[in-house]
Amino acid sequence: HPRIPKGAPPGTFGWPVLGETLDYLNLRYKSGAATFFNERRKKYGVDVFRTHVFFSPTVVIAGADAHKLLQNDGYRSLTFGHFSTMKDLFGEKSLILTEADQHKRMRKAVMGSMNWKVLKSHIPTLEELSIETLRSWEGKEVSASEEFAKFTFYSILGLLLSLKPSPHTEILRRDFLVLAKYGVSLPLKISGTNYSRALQARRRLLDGLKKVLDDRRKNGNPSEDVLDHLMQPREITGSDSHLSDEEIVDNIIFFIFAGYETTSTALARIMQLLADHPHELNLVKAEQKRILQELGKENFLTWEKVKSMHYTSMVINEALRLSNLGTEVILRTAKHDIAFHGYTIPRGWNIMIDKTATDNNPEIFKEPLKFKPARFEENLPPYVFTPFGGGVRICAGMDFANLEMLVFIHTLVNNYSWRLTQKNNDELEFTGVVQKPKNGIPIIVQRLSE
Ligand code: HEM
Repeated sequence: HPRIPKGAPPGTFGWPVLGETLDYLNLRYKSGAATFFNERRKKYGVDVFRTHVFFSPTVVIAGADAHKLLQNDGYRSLTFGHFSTMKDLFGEKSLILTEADQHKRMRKAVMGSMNWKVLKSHIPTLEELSIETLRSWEGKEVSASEEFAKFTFYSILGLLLSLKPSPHTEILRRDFLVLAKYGVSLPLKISGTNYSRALQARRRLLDGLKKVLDDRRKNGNPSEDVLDHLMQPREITGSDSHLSDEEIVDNIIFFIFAGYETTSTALARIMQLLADHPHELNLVKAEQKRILQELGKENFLTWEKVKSMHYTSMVINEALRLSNLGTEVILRTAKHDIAFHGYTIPRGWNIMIDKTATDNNPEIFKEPLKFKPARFEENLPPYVFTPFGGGVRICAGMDFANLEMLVFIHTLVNNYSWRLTQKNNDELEFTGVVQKPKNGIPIIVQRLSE
């Protein structure tokens, strides 16, 4: 075990080498990382403690001050804490693995490519995809989790590459699923292991995406998308924001990964929560019906109308709060000693920011386990609700994720009713980044009569 410097927070490093990793994983897979954190906070009587997980000494911090540190730090004290496997899976040029100036440069290029004009121009595509998706569910039992995984994959693929569902994109999707499913496994690069399967899938994805880039160079693209922006020549972007093909492809793979299971789980949970809460569902319906009437029958949704979906946005926030999605932990490493609540977080140690502590805190959210979207009418104290993280690494797809969810909900409630075919038993399943209901949320949707 590493030396424990004076002033380090209370806690234990557990077993030699493994530390408390098994305990952490065990509790995380059973009931969520929050259980591991809560047990220790209670035991030590403080909101900051040390542990040793994934071969690194780690300090877990929580509460508004933890989020404030994350939001205001810039690149001063925190650097992104990552596992060695991420480089194999996402490529070292992906946003998530770059640091300081490199990150800043890449982020500028990426955010420029997902500007509001590009998002706005994708509203009709999202609406069309929502209509097709719902049509394919009509009248039979489907798993909302699985179906939304398809929906979010294709909505990101549309935004990034203007690709629609086809046999060709289904091959990409299958490889992508292998990467996402087996990527978070023991990094044994021996043939036949899950990890080597994930690496093979990544290689095929890289080849497929390089072909998309070649095709784009030869034939152009009729509509504006993220790839168009990322591929702009140096004379337009300026050398500072210009990305190489390798950087573009690594980022596209990471974007799909970052945006797919988070958004799809959120949507599945929203359908589940609304089915269980008829009063809140009626409020969403009333809002969406009003918007539909304002639009007139033949018109597609507009950016302005999406922006006016206040109640539905609160439903999304409440679902994100309750679901503790892949965001239960934000991981960083301390670049130098950091003072926090009277303790010192030593240089080189990892820092986990536990978001569940604020999301489930009854002093911030009264009756925290209840679904009460209207709570977001009231002003929250700063730094307590951060479903998309904060600071220099705040979610790059935040606006798109919200847009995608709002467009789907609009299409759903205006055209369909649905019911859950199994009672919600709260049993959760934990994948690499997301916790979600184990039963996959089986539902039946029915078209509303005209
Ligand atoms: C409900 C859906 C989503 C949630 C809850 C979510 C949450 C988050 C959080 C908490 C972070 C920060 C992680 C950290 O600080 O270490 C993050 C980062 C990121 N997200 Fe999302 N996300 C969602 C959807 C999306 C979508 C749709 C995309 C892409 C289209 C996306 C792309 C990214 C990227 C690229 C980053 C890394 C940013 C960076 O390191 O600069 N996310 N997301």
